[in-house]
Amino acid sequence: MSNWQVTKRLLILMRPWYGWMLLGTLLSLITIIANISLMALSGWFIATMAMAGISGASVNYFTPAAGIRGFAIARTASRYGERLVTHEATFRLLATLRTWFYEHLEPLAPAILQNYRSGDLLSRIRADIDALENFYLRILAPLLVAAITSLIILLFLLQFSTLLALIELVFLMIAGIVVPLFVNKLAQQASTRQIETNSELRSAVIDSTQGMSELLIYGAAVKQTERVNALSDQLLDDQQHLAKLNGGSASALGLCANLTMWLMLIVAIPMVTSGNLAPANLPMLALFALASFEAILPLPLAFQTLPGTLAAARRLFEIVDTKPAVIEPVTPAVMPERFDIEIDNASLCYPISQINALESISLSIPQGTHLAIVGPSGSGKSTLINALMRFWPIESGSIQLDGVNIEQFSGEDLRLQFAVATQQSTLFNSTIKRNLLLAKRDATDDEVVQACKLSQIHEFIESLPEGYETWIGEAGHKLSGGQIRRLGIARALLKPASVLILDEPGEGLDSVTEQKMLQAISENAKGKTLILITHHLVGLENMDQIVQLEQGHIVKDQ
Ligand SMILES: Nc1ncnc2c1ncn2[C@@H]1O[C@H](COP(=O)(O)OP(=O)(O)OP(=O)(O)O)[C@@H](O)[C@H]1O
Repeated sequence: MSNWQVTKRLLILMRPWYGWMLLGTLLSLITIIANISLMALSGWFIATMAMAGISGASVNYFTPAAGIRGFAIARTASRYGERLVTHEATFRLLATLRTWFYEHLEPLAPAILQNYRSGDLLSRIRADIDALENFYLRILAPLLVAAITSLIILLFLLQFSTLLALIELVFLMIAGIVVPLFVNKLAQQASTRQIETNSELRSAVIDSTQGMSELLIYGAAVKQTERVNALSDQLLDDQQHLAKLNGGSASALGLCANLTMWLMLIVAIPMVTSGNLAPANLPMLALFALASFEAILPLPLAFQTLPGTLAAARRLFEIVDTKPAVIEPVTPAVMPERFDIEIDNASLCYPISQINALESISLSIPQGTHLAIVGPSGSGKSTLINALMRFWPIESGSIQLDGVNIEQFSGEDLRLQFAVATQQSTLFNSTIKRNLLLAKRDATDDEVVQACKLSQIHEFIESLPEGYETWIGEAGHKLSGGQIRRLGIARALLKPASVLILDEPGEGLDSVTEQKMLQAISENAKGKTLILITHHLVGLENMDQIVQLEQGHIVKDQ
């Protein structure tokens, strides 16, 4: 995507906030013009008063003094307003961008997102979107203000002399175009790389903290530290390079402003002696020349930030433009009353591993069936569930619900009908109760307790000092793996769904407790479809149907 295309897409995205952005730019323009006018008028006023004092002439000092006060007040008020409005515009913009990005990210889960590292995604959601604030605040607004102010400055100087306007024009062009373009060229690599390095560093730090125990056990902590240090050094080098460029360009602009002032004086002094310029205009022009560069000052930084900002935008558009693995129907079908599942000749191949995880699977699961899917590890049991819930698209064949292909339902509606306890249930950093209520917000305490009793976790919860209100930490790290799994099962049991899917629910339990639990769950799920995925052959006597999978094929259906 070319820089221009990225810029155009950013401008289109920002359309809802054009009003705020324009107002902010206008206030910034007023601030700068008020400041230049204040400096110029002050120079003129001081010189006029000094000369009046020497010559004894009477001067109307009320009007210029009022002008000075007016400009000073305008400068302060508009600066305040500008900060308020530009920040409001930026925050609104960032909020919109975050929602926009998340809306595009969601349909990519889990099939496409598994190609990205979580640290990288986090960087895109946070740092890259934050970097886009530069686009308006540091690039668009300063460019517009600089262009309009330069025009006004040149028109003003033309009133006095073409040569003076020409001097200003040359130096404005050096400071506003040559220096920024030069900075842009020198900053290109570091500014772009900074975005990538930042993301890699974030991923490496997340890996280091999440995998700290493994790194220590396998003696890889030093190597990982070296990697984090190398990335950190790279980031520092780039930031240092950019800081030096920033300092260098600020000095170059200072030099331009001072040279303009001196050259103007050199040209204007003979004009005063020849009577072509009023003496009081000399200090006015000198201060005017100095102040006029204020509008140009942010431009080198704007051009320095531009490559990084466009790189961040590109990273966001890359995700946004990715086609989801599963395409949502334009007009989703209404979910049927009955939930008879019919899988007909379905095959699924994971694109990354190129593994045919399911091959020509045909299976009928009428509503209310209690089905066990057994098979060795890697035989395709979880894949079958992924296909049922449309997390992954099947390559050929069909899966129907009450005679309607599941591709015609919205993914969200479809998944509402499934309650799933996977092998790695994700728990959130909250209380036990809140984690359970995720499945049914308005569940009564009795319902919560009943689900926990069924999944054999109630007694443990009751033994905790704070019971169901116990805070379980990030990803439930205050609980054992088995306890997390039991809570996952309780949560699935609580969800009012048509199909209950339990993946290895007995893992970690002795076979007597496992059998007891499966029997209780099975009785509780009467009338509901229950799919039990397991390696163990425990508790299968309660099942209506048992399907055995091997290398993606059904080898037995009884
Ligand atoms: N997201 C994925 N991307 C690529 N390949 C995958 C993915 N998930 C599973 N596979 C592959 O598909 C095959 C079937 O995996 P699946 O998870 O369905 O097996 P399973 O029977 O559920 O195994 P287990 O009992 O160990 O959970 C495996 O060979 C696995 O490597």
